Order: sequence, then C-alpha cells, then structure tokens
Amino acid sequence: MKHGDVSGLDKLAVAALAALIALLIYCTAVALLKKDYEAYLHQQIATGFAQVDEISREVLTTLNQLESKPIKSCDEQALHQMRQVVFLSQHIKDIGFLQGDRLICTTGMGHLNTPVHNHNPDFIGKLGAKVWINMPIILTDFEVYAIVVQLEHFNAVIHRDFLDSLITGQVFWKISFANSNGSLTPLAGPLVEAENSTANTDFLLEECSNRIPYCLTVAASNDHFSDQYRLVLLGWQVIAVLAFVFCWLAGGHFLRYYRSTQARITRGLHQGAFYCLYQPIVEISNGKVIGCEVLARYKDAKGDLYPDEFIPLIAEHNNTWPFTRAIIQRTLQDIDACDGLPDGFKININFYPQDIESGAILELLEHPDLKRQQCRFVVEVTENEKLTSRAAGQTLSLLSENGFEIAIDDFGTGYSNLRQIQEYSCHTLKIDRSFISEMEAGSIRATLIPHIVDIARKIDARVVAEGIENNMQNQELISAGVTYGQGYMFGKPMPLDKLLSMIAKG
Ligand SMILES: Nc1nc2c(ncn2[C@@H]2O[C@@H]3COP(=O)(O)O[C@H]4[C@@H](O)[C@H](n5cnc6c(=O)[nH]c(N)nc65)O[C@@H]4COP(=O)(O)O[C@H]3[C@H]2O)c(=O)[nH]1
Repeated sequence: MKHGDVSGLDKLAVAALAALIALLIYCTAVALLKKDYEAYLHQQIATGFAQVDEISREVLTTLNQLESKPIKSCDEQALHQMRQVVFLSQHIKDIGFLQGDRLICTTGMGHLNTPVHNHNPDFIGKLGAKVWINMPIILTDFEVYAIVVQLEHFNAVIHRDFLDSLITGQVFWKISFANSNGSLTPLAGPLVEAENSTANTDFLLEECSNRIPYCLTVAASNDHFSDQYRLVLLGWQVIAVLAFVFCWLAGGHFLRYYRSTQARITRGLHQGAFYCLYQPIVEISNGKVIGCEVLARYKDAKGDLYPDEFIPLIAEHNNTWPFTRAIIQRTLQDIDACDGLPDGFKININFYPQDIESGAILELLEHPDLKRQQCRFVVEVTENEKLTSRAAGQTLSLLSENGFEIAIDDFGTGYSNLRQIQEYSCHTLKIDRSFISEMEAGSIRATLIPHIVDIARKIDARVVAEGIENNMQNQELISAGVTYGQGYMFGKPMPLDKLLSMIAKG
C-alpha cells in the first residue's frame, strides 16, 4: 500500500487524540472505581442501619415480653425476672419499672426511694415506644448518658457506647438525630469531631432511616479512595499508557492510509470525484471530428490526480469495474445534458483488460442507455496478455455482435495476436503515441506505421494515430495511409461542451 504524506501538524493531532483517548479511558476507569467506592460507602451505612435495627428489635421484643408477664408491682420476684432479661440481653444494660409516669425501680438500683418523673421523650416511635436519646442515668454508682426506650410499664436502658462503633471501616461517619423540624443533631461518630477540624469530604453520603428518626452520614477523602484502590489505579494507568501508544501508532497508520492516493481514489469513487474529459478524434486530412475518447480525471479537496497515478492503483485494488461503471455513468450524464452530437458519433471508452477477461464488461449489454443513444460506443482496450485468452475473445465477439465497436489501444506495443483480432472483428487499431513521436527522428519504429496500416486494411479495420502534435507528423501519416487521428494538434482532452462547440464550428 502506498501511503500518503503525514505532516507534523497531523502527527500532533494524532498524538493529541491518542492522549485524549487514553485520558478518557483512565477517567472512565476512575469514575467506575469511584462508583464502586460509593457502593462500599453505602454498604457501610447499611451495616450501621442493620446494627441499629438489631438493637431496636431486641429492645422492643424484650419490653413486649416483660409487658406480657403478670408484673404489677416492683417486688423481688419482678426485679428477679427483669434482671434475668438484662442478663440474657446483648445490648440492654438496665430495665426499669414504671407506675404511671413514675419510675419506681430499676434492675441496677432496685427500689427507688424517690421515684423519678419522666420528662417528655425526644420522640415516640411508630409502635408507640417513647425514646430519650441522651438521658443521664445512674448505673450502679456512676452517671452515664444513655438511650432509654419505654413501652407502657417498662423501660430499657442502652449504652450509647454502641454508637461509637456503628461503622468500622476507615471512613469518617456520624449518626445524627433527626429533629421534628427537619434539622439534624449529631450524636456520635468520628465525623462529628472531624467536621469541626479539617475533615476532607470529597465523598459524602447521607441516608436516613424511615422507621426511627436518625440519619447516618459517611465521608471520605480522595486520598483514602486512592489508598483503597492503589493497585487497581496503577493497573489502569498502565492500560492508559498502552492505549496511548496503541492509538498513536494506529492513528498514524490510519492517517497515512487516509492521506494515501489509494484511499483518495476509494473515497472519490463514492463521492463523485471522477469526471470525464473528451479528446476529439478527427479525420486527419480535414480535421473533421468524428468521435472522441473519454479520458478520466480526478479532483478532490486535496487537488488533481492524473490517470498515470490512479489507473494502475485501481487495477491493483481490484476496483476496475466499479471505476469503469462510474466513468460510463458520468459520460452518459454529460451526453444527456447536451444535445448536438452528430449521428454515428463515436465515443471511445477505455476498459481494463481484466474486466473483459472476467466478462464483467458484458453488463454493457444490459445498459439501455448505451443502446438508446444515437452514438456508437467504442470499447477501447489496451493490448494485453489477458486479451489473448479464449474467454476475452468470446466476450469481445459478443459485444461486437451487439453493436459495440472494438478498438485496440496502443497497438504495436503489446501482445496482439492477429488471428484473434480478426476473430472478434476489431474495428479500429490505434497506433501508439510513441510511433508518432519518433517519426521526426526517423526511428525504426516509425517506419512500421505503413505496415500497421496494411494489417488494418487486411482485417478491415480503421487506423487512428494517437498523439499527433504537429503538421509534419500529420502529413507523413496521411502519406502513410492513416485516415484518423487524435492529438494536441487537433485538441487536448476537454469538457464536452467545448467539444460540441468545436464540432459546431466544423
Ligand atoms: N503527449 C501527448 N499526449 C497526448 C496527446 N494526445 C493525447 N494524449 C494523451 O494520451 C493519452 C491517450 O489515452 P490512452 O492512450 O487511452 O491512455 C490513457 C488510458 O490508457 C488511461 N485512461 C484514461 N482514462 C481512462 C479510463 O476512463 N479508463 C481506463 N481504463 N483507462 C483510462 O490512461 C492513459 C493516459 O491518459 P491521459 O493521461 O489522459 O492521456 C491521454 C491523452 O491526454 C498528444 O498529442 N501528446
């Protein structure tokens, strides 16, 4: 594959794009890992909720159990039963018995000489339990702040210690009481202290329970995130660097291909970059235009390409028939757009020998427009070994039988087999330009021209001399018996409207 030139700016753009892709890969990976980290934080909150749930379930079950017992006063038997419950319980540190709103005994203190009056609870739970979240309590002989839950005649005291270990991961967290006015009162957790200092809260998640009015908040810093995922992040950094190198190399390769002549040709085929010029074929004695040769040209945003650049590449990449089909289509469009071509006007179209050998060219027989036109379409094909095959001979005969003329291009330079040429009734032999250009030098090749004229006469074919550039060549060709010709002397390849005005001028 022939690659195109890639400028410094192109290289820079590819490097920038590769860097962008690598960055995008890395950022996406980090974003996914952050999501994963957030899921981990959610999990921490869920663990906290589960603990509070477990405690509240134990408290309510215990209080309901006690309530179901026939305890009416605070005698020794009742205290014994209550102490049994405390002993078996995991979280309850003390149980109290109330008459009305007066606490008259507790498992820790026994009978209270002075009953304690309850003040208003902080909240009343959905099942009717009254809850104080920060009640000063005398447990045995020291005062602590505890959570107290009361259901009818009994209350349970829970140490606030459990609040300090609700979440064990290495993250900042806090538990807050949700006040009835919607505000939050922090109760415990490392984040309460950290918030007053320099807590780094790049990640901050807060969830509230819908059963008990409290919320759990967890916060973490980017540093902690990076610590957690150190190895994975390193892995993604390596992947990003590899992605950069890969994209950079692949991008460079793609760009070289994109800029290559081959890629331009392939794109041009789909984008209509090919167009046609028409070179007049004349009667060389009087200059009368009797036909033309269709010559392909290419133009895109990058500029022009000439046949010597694109014709071989099209063959190399097996695009011969799509290309020829596009040229025929373009020619028919041009002809349709202007009238005034004389009847029997010959339109020579160049074909690749491989499309004749493969039979692809037989598609012409299905083309209604090629039959409808008043012109004669001439299949012009360069001498080539492919034309010597039996299949190629049969194809050309079929075309000839169906009204197409056959012209052998660059005659005298290749593989022509006279017997075969006769078989498929070739209509025209085109003498290669090199014979004409060497006429003035009197080369051996130039002396062969009368022989070609003789051959043509024998097979009943016309002779067209290519590349006539001056009158001296023209006169000599007339003397050698050549009737038709084309060349800069009569006209260079030109747009069809110019050819038409040339015909009109006579
Ligand atoms: N120096 C000089 N040159 C003259 C003169 N008169 C005509 N020419 C050039 O000679 C070539 C004649 O076409 P060709 O022998 O079929 O040779 C053609 C033909 O083999 C091929 N080609 C062009 N268009 C097509 C196409 O549509 N299909 C195929 N398969 N081949 C094409 O490319 C070749 C080159 O085409 P072009 O560059 O257009 O070159 C054209 C034309 O511009 C002259 O007086 N002096």
